[in-house]
Amino acid sequence: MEMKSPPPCPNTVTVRRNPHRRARPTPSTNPPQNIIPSSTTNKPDILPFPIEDIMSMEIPQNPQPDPPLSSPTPASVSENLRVYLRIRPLVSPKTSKDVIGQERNKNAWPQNPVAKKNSLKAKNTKKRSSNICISVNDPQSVTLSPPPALQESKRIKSVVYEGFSRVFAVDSSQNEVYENMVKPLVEDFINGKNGMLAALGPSGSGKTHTVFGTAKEPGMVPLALQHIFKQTKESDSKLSRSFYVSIFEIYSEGGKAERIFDLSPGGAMPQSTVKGLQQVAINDPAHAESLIASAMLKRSTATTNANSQSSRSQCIINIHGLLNEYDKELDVQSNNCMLTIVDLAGAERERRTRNQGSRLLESNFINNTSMVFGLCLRSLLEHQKNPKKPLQKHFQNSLLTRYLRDYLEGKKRMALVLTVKPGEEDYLDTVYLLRQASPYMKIKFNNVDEQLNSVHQKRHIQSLCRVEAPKRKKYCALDSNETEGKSTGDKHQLLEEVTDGPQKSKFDSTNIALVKDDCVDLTIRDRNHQIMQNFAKALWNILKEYKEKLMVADKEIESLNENLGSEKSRYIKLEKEFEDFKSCCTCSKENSMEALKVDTDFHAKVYIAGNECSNFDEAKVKLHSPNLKVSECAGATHDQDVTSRMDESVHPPNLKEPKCSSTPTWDLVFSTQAGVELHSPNLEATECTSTPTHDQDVISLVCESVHSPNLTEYKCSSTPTMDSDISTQVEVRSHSPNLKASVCISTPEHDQCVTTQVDEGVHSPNVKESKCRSTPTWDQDIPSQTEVKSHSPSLKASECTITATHDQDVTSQMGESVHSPSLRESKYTKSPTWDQDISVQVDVNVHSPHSEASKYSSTQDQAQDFLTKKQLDLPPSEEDVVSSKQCNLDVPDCGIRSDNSCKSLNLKKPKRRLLPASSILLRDITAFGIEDEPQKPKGNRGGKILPANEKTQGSISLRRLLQSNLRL
Ligand SMILES: Nc1ncnc2c1ncn2[C@@H]1O[C@H](COP(=O)(O)OP(=O)(O)OP(=O)(O)O)[C@@H](O)[C@H]1O
Repeated sequence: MEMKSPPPCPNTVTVRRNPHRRARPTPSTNPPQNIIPSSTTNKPDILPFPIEDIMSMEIPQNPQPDPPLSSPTPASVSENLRVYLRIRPLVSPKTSKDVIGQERNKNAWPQNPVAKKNSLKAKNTKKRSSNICISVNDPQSVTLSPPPALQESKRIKSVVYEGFSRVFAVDSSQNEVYENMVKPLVEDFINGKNGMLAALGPSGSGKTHTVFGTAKEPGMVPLALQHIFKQTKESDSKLSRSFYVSIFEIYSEGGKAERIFDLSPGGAMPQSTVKGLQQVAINDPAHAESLIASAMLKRSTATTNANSQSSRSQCIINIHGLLNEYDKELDVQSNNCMLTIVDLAGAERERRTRNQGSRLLESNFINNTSMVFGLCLRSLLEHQKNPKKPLQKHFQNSLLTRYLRDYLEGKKRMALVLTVKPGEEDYLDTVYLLRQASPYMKIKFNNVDEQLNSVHQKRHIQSLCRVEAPKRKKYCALDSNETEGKSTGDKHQLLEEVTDGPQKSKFDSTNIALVKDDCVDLTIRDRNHQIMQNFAKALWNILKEYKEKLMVADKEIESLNENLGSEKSRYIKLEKEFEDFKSCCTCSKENSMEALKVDTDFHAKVYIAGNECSNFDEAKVKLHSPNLKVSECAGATHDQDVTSRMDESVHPPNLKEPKCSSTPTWDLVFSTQAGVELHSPNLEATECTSTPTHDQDVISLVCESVHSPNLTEYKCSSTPTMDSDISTQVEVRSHSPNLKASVCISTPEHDQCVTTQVDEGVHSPNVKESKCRSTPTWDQDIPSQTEVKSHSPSLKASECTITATHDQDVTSQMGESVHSPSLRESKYTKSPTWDQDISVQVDVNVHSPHSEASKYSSTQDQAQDFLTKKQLDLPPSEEDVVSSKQCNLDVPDCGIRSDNSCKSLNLKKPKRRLLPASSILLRDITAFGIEDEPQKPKGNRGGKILPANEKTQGSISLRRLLQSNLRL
């Protein structure tokens, strides 16, 4: 029942309680975990830059504080709010007696019998209760233990509150409290500092007892006054002060507006401001005590369930210290210093006090003021933690906080004393107070050095001026404080301007203000300097960590490089193995890789493939070796179907002679393609030779694009020696300026089908002769296509000769497009000599202005079939006309067949392959239903089926069949 929250009360403010404080973790008994990083990762983890740590470092505001000029104790510029805790004795027999036997005050409460009963009950309960909830651990901490009932029902655990400036146990005396708590404040006050002490705590916890005490046990105010007068007497009379006391209370009578009541004898009427309050001059401690005693009689108190004489108002005592007459020569305004002691009315829980009526209204006022006081401190704390958070103006919400504004905003130094009762029944009051007030310990008073008595400074400066005036031409009065540290030297530089004579003593307030400003600047500079030092240290540490990490990374890179090297060698080995395996797979017999050399600094590249089975080789070489001089590709030697493709893109500057030769020796189907792109500046000759020796079908395609400036000769020759079908296509594109001759020769010697296509696009300025010869010697079908495109300005002769000598079907197409200004002779000669079918198409475009002769001749000796198609686009010249006529004349009149209808050919189509006449006739024969006798495959011993156009088109049997057909 005790724990139920009371019903909401009108005119009260709900205060959000602090979250439950967690119990401190039990120290672990387990051995510490292995915090050493595993050896596998040697990388040191680099911590983030501790900028927050640096900024939050405790840097003394003034590392070498200047001792106050007349103060024996150094003044610390920054310090935390001092929070003291005093635990009153559990049961005060005297008090209890007083409460029970005391004559009822007229204001005493409760008035009604029910409340009286409750009050007695409460007293009985208090008497019965002997357990305490709070125990002192050490002078700075206490442990608060909930009553067993709460521990069981709400599982609330004991909580340690620590960080107090001092904890006074139940047996601590007033003197002890004074010595530790108030004496420093009083000494500061004597030295001209302002200070304030406020007593907070629940009702009946001993605030008033601590502040005012009793006759036997005087409290902090009487002890402070005694101390002050004692100290004043002992000190130098020149520094003596006069002290004045003002004492007043802030009280809200019956819930009305707050009023200030002057408690001094003859105090004014209640007022809303502190102006007009009496300041009673105190001459000795006795006078002060009597004054305070009379004030206490005036103070509003009442008997409640919590306290027989409960304060119903906030009581404030101010002790003013004013310098004596001697000092009044100086700035009187700066003479003031004040020690303020506040006895707050104790917070009350209505549930406990069971206040009613006006007491309840008083209770609301008291609680409200306590809450506002707490809010001000909390706001100050949050503002100090995060300066972006504005300092809330809670102080406006009560008269007390308005009066204490400077203290509650951290502008002046203050201290708090928390008073608590140790009984179990007081647990809730105690825990609430400690939770609320313990964070206040973090409040700091920074740069509150105002109070470092400027009056003392001024006086000291003035006295120095008087005494040491003659010496002060160069050094100011404050330089006498050299012993205070070098930093103070700068501080007093401003005063060096003091000169002799009457000006010496004119230390006006402006100079003093400058000194003070300079002091503040120096302090800030010192602080910044220290921050920068810490920053540099932290930065240095981070850099060291990074250096270590870099070293580790370097080592890793080294090891990785080693691994890479070994992997490379392994890769090369595997590649070799793969090549071996590949050749093993494609060959049933032994393969021999004779040589394969690839080197960046080699002089000869040789690619030789030799095996005895069907073979498909493709050599693609792209070389930029500066020293390459010879490039050679040679293919198979025996009984092989060889498809060789050589594709070279060679740019070595010293290459002089690339050779590509295929010399199959036996029974081969040969397909060779050589594509050469050369940009070697020293290339002098290119040669491509296909020389099958026996019964071979050779398909050669040579495509060369040569741009070497020194190339003078280009040769391409195919010379099958026996019974081979030769399909040759030569494409030459050369821009070599020194190219002088381009020769393409197909020289079948025996019973061969020769298909030749020459496509030349030569732009070499010095080419003088372009020759293309096909000279079948025996029984051959020759479909030839020759296309020459030349822009060589020096070309003087272009010759294309097909010299069929015997029993041959010749299908020729010649397309020439020559733009050489110096071309003087373009020859096209066909000389079938025997028993031949000749299908000729000539398509010549000559734009050479100096073309002197364009000759076309076909000489028929024997029974021959001619199919001639001609188109000439020559510049008008006599020779051309003659040649045209000659051309016409050359057409035989034997009437076999003559077709002069010249069809315009599209010269942009460079490659056209005409079907040989025999093929045309064969088509006719097929239409007639004549069956060709089974042909014996040539060069196809391996059973390979040749394409239709490559079958033995020139076989003798077929030709005879065709001839007989034609004769019919
Ligand atoms: N340290 C102490 N030693 C002996 N008696 C004490 C001590 N503290 C308090 N008391 C006694 O307890 C009673 C209540 O104390 P006091 O009036 O100072 O409480 P309070 O906190 O001022 O209460 P309130 O806020 O209601 O005024 C008084 O009779 C006082 O003598």
